[in-house]
Amino acid sequence: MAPPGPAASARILSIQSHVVSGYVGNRAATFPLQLLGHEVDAINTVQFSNHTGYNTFAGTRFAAAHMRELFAGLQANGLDRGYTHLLTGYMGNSDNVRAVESIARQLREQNPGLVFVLDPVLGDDGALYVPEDLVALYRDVLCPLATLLTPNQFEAEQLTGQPIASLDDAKRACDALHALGVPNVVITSLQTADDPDVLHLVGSEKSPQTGACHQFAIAFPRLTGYFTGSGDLFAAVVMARHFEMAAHADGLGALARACELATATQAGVMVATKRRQEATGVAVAPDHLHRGSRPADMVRGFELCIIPAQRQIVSPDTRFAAVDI
Ligand SMILES: Nc1ncnc2c1ncn2[C@@H]1O[C@H](COP(=O)(O)OP(=O)(O)O)[C@@H](O)[C@H]1O
Ligand SMILES: Cc1ncc(COP(=O)(O)O)c(C=O)c1O
Repeated sequence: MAPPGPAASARILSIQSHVVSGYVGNRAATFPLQLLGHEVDAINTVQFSNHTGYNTFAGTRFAAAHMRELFAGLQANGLDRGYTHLLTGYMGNSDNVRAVESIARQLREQNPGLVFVLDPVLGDDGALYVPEDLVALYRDVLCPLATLLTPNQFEAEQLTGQPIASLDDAKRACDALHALGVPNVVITSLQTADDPDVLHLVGSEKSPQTGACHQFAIAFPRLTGYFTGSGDLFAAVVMARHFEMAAHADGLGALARACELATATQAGVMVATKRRQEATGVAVAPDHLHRGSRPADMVRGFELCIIPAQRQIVSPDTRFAAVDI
């Protein structure tokens, strides 16, 4: 029997923040995607010394013209051809959102099958960390172009204008997000009143052909602490796993399988991060310690353990099961 051929490789343009030290944005996404066998080209929306959760940071937010210039440079050499995936994270202002819109439209023109994974980086824990006008821009301009949307609980509430406190609320929010034109939605973590030690991922996959919808939830233990870049790692890994599943699966179910694997990777990397933090004797951040009050060694202790725990990206130890809801 002939040996199996090489696994298909995605060609990804990833537009996110860059930090010199630590793992958020492109620094949290590029290595895991490469490890899973994909080609990644990165455009950086900012270049900072470290993420903004430290007490201080240095560096530059790039203007939208910078992104447009880099993309025009790719086009001038025909290097914009052949992208299968666009992944976007922190953009920070409306000009950058417009530049991403333009790039997404041009890439779709080149490749009508382009998969656009949109992580709507707007805020967390009840607060926006981008200008308020971005919410409507994401909702009205980017969501209709996206293939897969990965909001956290707060971002899903902002985009739908609906509070989300239960799995039923989350299902309704997914329906509202589908109505914007996104076929795949993953609310990455949701805390309900039932059990404060458990978080839920809620996913929804809608067939553009039949309109049939598969909605599911994955429960996982909530780890205490303050992990940065977890949303960025999740979006990258779920994109890669969805690509693998979509290539094999027929019918609905690919998104749930991709989320099971991505949740397992997150758990593996985050448990390794906590273990490293405990081993170095650095105090574990109390749950709601104000951002500006965390000592640098505590913040650093929660930089994701992506390199030492890389096995968890390829072949995670834990298994999680999606349940239909
Ligand atoms: N406190 C936590 N405990 C366990 N897993 C977490 C925790 N925070 C994040 N994760 C994992 O990281 C993923 C993305 O994190 P989330 O906080 O939802 O996104 P964001 O960083 O965009 O706010 C979750 O789906 C989950 O797998
Ligand atoms: C510039 C930048 N991008 C991305 C992130 C990651 O955010 P999150 O931890 O919500 O994924 C941070 C976190 O502070 C950041 O400073």
